[in-house]
Amino acid sequence: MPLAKAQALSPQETRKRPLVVMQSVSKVFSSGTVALSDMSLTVESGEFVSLLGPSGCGKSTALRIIAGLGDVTSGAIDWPSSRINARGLPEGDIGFVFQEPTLMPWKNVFDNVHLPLRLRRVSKAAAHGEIMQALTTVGLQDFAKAYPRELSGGMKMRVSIARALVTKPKLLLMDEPFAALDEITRQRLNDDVLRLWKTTGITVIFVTHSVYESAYLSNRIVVMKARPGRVHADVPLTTSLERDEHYRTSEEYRKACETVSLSLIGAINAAGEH
Ligand SMILES: Nc1ncnc2c1ncn2[C@@H]1O[C@H](COP(=O)(O)OP(=O)(O)OP(=O)(O)O)[C@@H](O)[C@H]1O
Repeated sequence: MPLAKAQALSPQETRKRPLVVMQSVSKVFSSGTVALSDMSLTVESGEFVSLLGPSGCGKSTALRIIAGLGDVTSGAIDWPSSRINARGLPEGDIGFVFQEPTLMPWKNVFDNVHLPLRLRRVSKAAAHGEIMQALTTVGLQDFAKAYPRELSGGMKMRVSIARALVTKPKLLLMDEPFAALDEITRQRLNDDVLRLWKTTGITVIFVTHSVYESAYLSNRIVVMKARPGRVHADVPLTTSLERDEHYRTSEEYRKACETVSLSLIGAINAAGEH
C-alpha cells in the first residue's frame, strides 16, 4: 500500500523534533473546576505517548486543548515545526478518535470516512483514493458500502480511526478509544494502532486508564495526578523486543507494567498535593 507523503517518514527519521509543546497550561472551567494546573509537556515527532491517570485528572481536557477543542485559561500550546492556520492550529495536522465511534448511522462506511474531507469541500470522487487508502490501513477496504449497524464494535472503531486518518494527519489524538471494547478486540486494535505508528511515523497521544494498555503501546507514559490535574511522572519505555503477543507474556513487559503501576499509585496518593 503506498504511503501518503505526510506519513512517509519512519518513526526513527521523524523523532526528536518537538511537534507540540504545552507550556504551563492551566484550565479552569466556568464551574470553578481546576482541570489542569501548570501542565507542561513536549511531544516530539514520531513518539507514542500515553496520558495515564485516575479519573478526573484532566487527561481528556489536555487532549481536547491540544486538538483546539477547548481554550486554555493560562499558558500556551506551541507547534514549533508546523504551519499554523487562523485558528492557531497546525494546518490539517490533527486526527481525533473519541471513546465512542460517533459514526453517522444513516451513512455508509465510505461516506462516514469522507466527512473530514467533505468539510473541506473535497468531493467524494476526488476523495475516493484517500478514503480507500484509509480504509485499507484499518483493514476495512471490503466494507466501504456497509452501514454502521452491520459492523461489530471493533469494526466501528476502525472506521472511526480511518476517518481520523483520511486527512493524513501528523498527529493522532486518541481519547480512550478502546475502553468500551472486549479484551480480545482491544488487543487486536492495539496491534493495529502499533502497526500504523511503526509504518507511518505518525505521532500518537493516547489517553487511557489502563496500565497494561499504556505499557504495551507507548514509548513514553505521562502519568498524571488529580486535583488539580498535572504531570506526576514522565516514564520512558524502551524495549528491544517486538511488541506482539510474545511481548505481552515477557518479563520485560511485566516489569514495565510494574514500573507504571507504581507510578500510578504514587500519582493517586499524591492527588491534591502541590
Ligand atoms: N466541560 C466541563 N465543564 C466543567 N468541568 C469539566 C468539564 N470537562 C471536564 N470537567 C472537569 O474537569 C476535570 C477533568 O476532567 P477530564 O475529563 O479532563 O478528566 P479525565 O482524566 O479525562 O477523566 P476520565 O478518565 O474519567 O475521563 C474533572 O473534574 C471534570 O469533572
